[in-house]
Amino acid sequence: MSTSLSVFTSDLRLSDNPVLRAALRAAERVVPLFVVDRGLARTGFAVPNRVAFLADALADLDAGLRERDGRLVVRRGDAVAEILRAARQADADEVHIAGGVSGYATRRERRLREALEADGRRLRVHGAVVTAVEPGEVTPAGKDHFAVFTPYFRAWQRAGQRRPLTAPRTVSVPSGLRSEPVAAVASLAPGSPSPGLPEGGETAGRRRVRAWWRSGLGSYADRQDDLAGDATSRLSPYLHFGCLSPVELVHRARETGGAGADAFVRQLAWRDFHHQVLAARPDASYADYRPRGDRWREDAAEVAAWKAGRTGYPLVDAGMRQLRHEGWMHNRARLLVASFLTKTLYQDWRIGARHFLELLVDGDVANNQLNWQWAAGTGTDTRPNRVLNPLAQARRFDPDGAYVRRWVPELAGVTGSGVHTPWRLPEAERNRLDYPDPLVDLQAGLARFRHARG
Ligand SMILES: Cc1cc2nc3c(=O)[nH]c(=O)nc-3n(C[C@H](O)[C@H](O)[C@H](O)COP(=O)(O)OP(=O)(O)OC[C@H]3O[C@@H](n4cnc5c(N)ncnc54)[C@H](O)[C@@H]3O)c2cc1C
Repeated sequence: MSTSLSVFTSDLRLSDNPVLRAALRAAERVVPLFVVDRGLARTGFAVPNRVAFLADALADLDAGLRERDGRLVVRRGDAVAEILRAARQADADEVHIAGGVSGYATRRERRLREALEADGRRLRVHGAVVTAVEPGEVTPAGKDHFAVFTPYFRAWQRAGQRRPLTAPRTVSVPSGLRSEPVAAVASLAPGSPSPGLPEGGETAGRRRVRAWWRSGLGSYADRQDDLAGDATSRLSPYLHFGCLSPVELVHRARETGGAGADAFVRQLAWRDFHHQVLAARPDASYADYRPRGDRWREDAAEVAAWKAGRTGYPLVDAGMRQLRHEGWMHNRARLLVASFLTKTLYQDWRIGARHFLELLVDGDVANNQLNWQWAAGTGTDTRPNRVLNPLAQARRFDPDGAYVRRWVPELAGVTGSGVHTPWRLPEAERNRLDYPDPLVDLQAGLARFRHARG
């Protein structure tokens, strides 16, 4: 009987999974394999929030495969060595895997191809699994990637898309292959996950999609920036781990139509945009995409206050507290806290990006590093020197302060929009609050940044 290997990476799902489908087509039996790579710990992956979500996702995948007469095979070690070992043990001719854009994924792919070919086996890499449009599929004339979103989005909308695939009915897995217990993955990261972390996995993701389609998508265009309304999909961790397929979401949204669906598709295109930038410029995960000659300040006390959500600017602090509590932050708050760190405090974007990667359950090299660069003005923003003012942002996106009251308990008793300016409260009231004075004067921060950027 012929056997192939289907290696799960950022595609932890059974529905619309071209990798699994191709492996099933190629052979009578398939080994669905996930390798807990030793090297991932070095890339900052093994953090409690993402490990907890991953453990859920693997357990769900295993359960889904068992319903189809199969099971998930989990190995631990060097990814390439373990995949090769499993291919030999199962006598598999072909190994199927999704294409990735991070430095880690591209190195793994290159090493795997070499190792398999030297062993007389073939690697099949599948595109449009992790993104809706494969990086490099649309490019401007004479260039390898789009550096500006709007023209990218126009080309992206014209790109052809495959139809989503259904989940396979049965998956026949050869017997006798050793597997680590799926549950052991949960103990990979020391420390506890954030208390408000969502449940991981394809089943939970599809449940969330159903709820989103029922009661979120229609009003998304009007409400996506409403911080207290919390009216975005919260699908990002499911997309990050591939529990949901971007191709399927784009397809469904286009079928649904309307302003909400259009706005949602546009956000999914942002995700693809950052992936195609990183694919062409892997160094953008750590180096400035567009260097601006920055000589960042270094102030550990300011960074600590920012991380702790104690800057004295309630909207900034609310975002940072939400991050710690949920392993997730609203996009509007992410933009503000990133602008505050990199422009108002003028500290290196890499410090903020690292902190986000330690906590975000959707933490993703392409989206995180390039959004940070966008916010810092070293990336693809066409207005790199814009600075977000926390008070103006508060007036627009949290007008009566409900978001701040939710996340900054010290201020929960302050009514109305005055919650955004606690330093203006009567002194007696202010003294009762265990809340710091502003860390920095906004005008002074702005002047310093403008001077630095010339
Ligand atoms: C400084 C900073 C860091 C970020 N880090 C990450 C990260 O590590 N991982 C991550 O997935 N997103 C990141 N984002 C983008 C965005 O904030 C999140 O994708 C979004 O908040 C997730 O919430 P949602 O699923 O409810 O989004 P929705 O508003 O419902 O959008 C739907 C989907 O579109 C995608 N999307 C939306 N906005 C963006 C964007 N600006 N860039 C790329 N994709 C987007 C996401 O996959 C999201 O799930 C970052 C943004 C900033 C400003």
